[in-house]
Amino acid sequence: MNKQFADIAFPTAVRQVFTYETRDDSIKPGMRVWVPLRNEFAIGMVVRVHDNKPDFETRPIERILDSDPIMNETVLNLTEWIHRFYYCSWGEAIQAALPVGLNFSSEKRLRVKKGFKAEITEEELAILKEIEEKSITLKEAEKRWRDGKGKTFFKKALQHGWITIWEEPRQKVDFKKVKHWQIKKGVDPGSVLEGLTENERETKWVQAFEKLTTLDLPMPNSELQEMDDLFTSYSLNRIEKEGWIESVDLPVKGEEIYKGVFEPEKLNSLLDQQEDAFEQIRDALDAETFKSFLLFGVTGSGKTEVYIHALKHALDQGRGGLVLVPEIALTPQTVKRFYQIFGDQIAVLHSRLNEREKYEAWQSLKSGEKRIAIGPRSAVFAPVENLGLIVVDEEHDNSYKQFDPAPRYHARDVAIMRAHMEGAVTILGSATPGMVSVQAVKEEKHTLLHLPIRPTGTMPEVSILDMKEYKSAMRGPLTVELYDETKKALDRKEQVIFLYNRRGFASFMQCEDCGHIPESPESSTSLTYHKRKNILLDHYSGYSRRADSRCEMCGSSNLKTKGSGTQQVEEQVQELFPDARLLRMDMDTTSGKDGHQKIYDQFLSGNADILIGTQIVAKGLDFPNVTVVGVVNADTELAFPSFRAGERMYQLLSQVAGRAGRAEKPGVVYVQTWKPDHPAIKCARTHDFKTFARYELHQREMLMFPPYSRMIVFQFKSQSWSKVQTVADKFCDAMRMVVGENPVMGPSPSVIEWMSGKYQWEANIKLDRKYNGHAIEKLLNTIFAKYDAIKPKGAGAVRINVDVDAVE
Ligand SMILES: Nc1ncnc2c1ncn2[C@@H]1O[C@H](COP(=O)(O)OP(=O)(O)OP(=O)(O)O)[C@@H](O)[C@H]1O
Ligand SMILES: [Zn+2]
Repeated sequence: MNKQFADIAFPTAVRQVFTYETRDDSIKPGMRVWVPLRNEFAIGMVVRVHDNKPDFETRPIERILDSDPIMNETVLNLTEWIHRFYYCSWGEAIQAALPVGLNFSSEKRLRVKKGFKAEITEEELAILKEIEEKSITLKEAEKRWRDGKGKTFFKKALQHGWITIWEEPRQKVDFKKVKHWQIKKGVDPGSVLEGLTENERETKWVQAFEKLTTLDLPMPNSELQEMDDLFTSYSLNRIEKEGWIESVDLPVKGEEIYKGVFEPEKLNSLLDQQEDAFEQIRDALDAETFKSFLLFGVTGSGKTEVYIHALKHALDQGRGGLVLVPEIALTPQTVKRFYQIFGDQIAVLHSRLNEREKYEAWQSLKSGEKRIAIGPRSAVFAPVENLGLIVVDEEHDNSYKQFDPAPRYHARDVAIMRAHMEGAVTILGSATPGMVSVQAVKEEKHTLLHLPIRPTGTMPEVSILDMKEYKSAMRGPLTVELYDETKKALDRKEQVIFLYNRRGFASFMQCEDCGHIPESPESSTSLTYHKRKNILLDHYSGYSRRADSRCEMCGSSNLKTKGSGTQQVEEQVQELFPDARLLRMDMDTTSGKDGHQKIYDQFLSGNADILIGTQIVAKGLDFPNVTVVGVVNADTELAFPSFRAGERMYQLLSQVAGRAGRAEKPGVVYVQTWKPDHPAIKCARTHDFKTFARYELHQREMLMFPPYSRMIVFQFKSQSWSKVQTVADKFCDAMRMVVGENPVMGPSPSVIEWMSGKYQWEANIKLDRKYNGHAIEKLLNTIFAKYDAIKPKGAGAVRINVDVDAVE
């Protein structure tokens, strides 16, 4: 057998791959290996096998860890593309594409040296025995012998080499186990209860047992104790002592997503506009080549129905499907609708599954047992067999972009690339497509499918309330008009939603007389107020000026800085409507288990009158009894220091409007704003996306913002304020040497200038969109090489992150 060579990728930030040798011809790309790396061993993945002997000494592969590739060729190719295009290491891309249990990791385990001679006590011998028998990890040992004699001995044993540490690849899926209680095997709870005396029945612990028999056991100890005061450590142990229950260690269950019921006969037949769209998708599927569609349909126009029919067709062809949604927890209804038609052919992937569940879902797809994957961003890597269709629902949603850690990929673009590689069809769906997708339609990269009308209900009326007119007619945060309408709705026993923007992390200035927010003359985005230096700053271009003392629009000196910190909207609303039952929904209230679902169910079942919250109330919810929706402070969105502020404003209003008027009762959306003439607001009022998109694209083109360019953001982070600045400066010098003056903007402090003990600066570069993966990689390599040649002393203390297509 001849020597072969394998290129191995490691999950570190080093962008290179390393070449090793092997004589084992079972080796294939997509398998993990255990190889020497510097003075240690590490797990890597084979990305290429070849027979080009490199001109340096190669080291041998120690062990091949998989008997079959764990990543198929297309997904591996996809990670290579991500590696080039998003300028991360190949290993980082691979790691992102694998479920937790298959990730590259190794762990330090302990081994007891054979036949050493030392005087040790019985106790100490027991420690060594335990280590030997259980092949304990270093971490476990450090926990187990945390203090006292155990710790002293453990340290000593390590020092003397009685115990050695060795590194072992972590191959199996291991998952956290916790203590659960169940009825003891062989015990019949019925007869136990019958045999009890009156007195015994009075005791708390027997009552606890009675209650246990009504539950679906095994259940985690902690969950039981939280559930009912009857379940205390004492009572549970007491019952155990009686021999009625026993404890078992079981894996923690991930969060259940309520999937609803499987009733495939309820498949709706398509209405005309949906049928037209579907036919084009069907033809593309039948052609079995890549094609991408933008399904542009107003909220409630039936996009989901089109996805379902298209998926059904792909399955009929014997192909699989992939559905990306912004966040599973926020889209329970969407999951239910897919489940209703496809049942257990669907694997639901989401972040709150435990490791084992993730692994199992992944396996079920890989084996072909399940044919559709539905999940958020990372599901784009799901190993769906023979992929025919990828749906990206709410394609404009921000959550498709990963910011940290690398790979900083955009799942929509990865989806398109994947479909391209696999000859599959993509449907990007939205009521408010992102400008990149709109432009791609213009350039004939996507085919437009349009659903202009709602099959049921009407589009709600959107009423704009000009804050200038209500200055002296406010009830707390509400204009009198919104206040009156709310009151009327509550009197009619209807429900109300208030949406407010949390004042973000960026401070800004606003004129209290005309509502104006100062903008940058260079990028036309809102200026961020920096208190420390009392300046207004544009973090794209680095433009700054002393904070204004007079409004540049109306001359008023009534300028206020508005900053972070949530508003007390909830309290104020409660004071205005003391009898109303309020429910709050934001990131804080929904982070818990099923948080979002609980609030949703509560409101839907009429257990509250007013739902109040941030953007997330606008996502994917249907409340038939809601007739008034109020956007309390629309302008905060426009103050966002981003060229996307207008687009986000439009999306937000359109989503909010989409929530009202779904059922028979007509709904009205009230938007309180200082800028009633802003195109985002004007167009949202008439549901006129096309006009808005035309305006927005024009703005972007003038300033060469995406989609007229590709924006790469470089972020510089360091504990040292001076170093971060000098490095950012030098890096920009290097960029300017490579690409010239024009496309480079910055450096400037980030909007969040200081976070987790580090100063953050940034710079960016606007590239022609024609740059593909290889071109981006080449350009960035050149920039980094230039920078390496001129970088200042101590540059190592500054971390440079690259974010390709950071904003669009
Ligand atoms: N062909 C159809 N037959 C019967 N009902 C339909 C049909 N198409 C859509 N509907 C109903 O209209 C409502 C809106 O449809 P759907 O949720 O598919 O629209 P959407 O565009 O996906 O909405 P969103 O903007 O919320 O994503 C749903 O209640 C759906 O059941
Ligand atoms: Zn003013």
